[in-house]
Amino acid sequence: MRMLLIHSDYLEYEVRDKAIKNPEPINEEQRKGRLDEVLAVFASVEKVDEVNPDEVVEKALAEIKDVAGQVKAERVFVYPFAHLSSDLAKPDVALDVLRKLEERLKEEGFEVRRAPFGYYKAFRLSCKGHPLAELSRTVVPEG
Ligand SMILES: Nc1ncnc2c1ncn2[C@@H]1O[C@H](COS(=O)(=O)NC(=O)[C@@H](N)CO)[C@@H](O)[C@H]1O
Repeated sequence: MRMLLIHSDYLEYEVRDKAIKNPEPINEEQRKGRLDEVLAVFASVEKVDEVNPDEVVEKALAEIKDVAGQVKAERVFVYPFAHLSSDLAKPDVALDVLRKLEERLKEEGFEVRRAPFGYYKAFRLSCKGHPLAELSRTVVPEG
């Protein structure tokens, strides 16, 4: 999984059209979302992650906790993003990984939102611009 982590004043999104045949079912309130003072995590789940999705969730969780601790972020926005990798996992595996990551982050005490999966979305982001505000991490399962 490849992640782009942006420490932000806010991240807000609004769902537009479907981007895949069967996007994640969403209700009306999930069509828009916003978090302030947030660590935005743009995540591309990769084909290699299909070997052991649970392991890659735990590794991604560890990286996010590390960065959140450094920038003192208590909120995390998990944002499905298919543009950080040229070797994407298939949508059902990717959605499962991102749902599990969201749940594990909540278990660790973060306030978490996850943007809907499989849709084109408009989004606005305000990066804080400090030295640790823009980071990337790549995690892969050992096997
Ligand atoms: N492996 C993945 N990791 C993260 N998000 C994904 C992944 N696969 C699909 N998505 C989700 O599905 C949306 C569309 O994915 S996409 O690869 O860009 N596009 C498509 O799959 C179709 N447009 C056919 O190419 C992404 O915006 C994201 O919300």
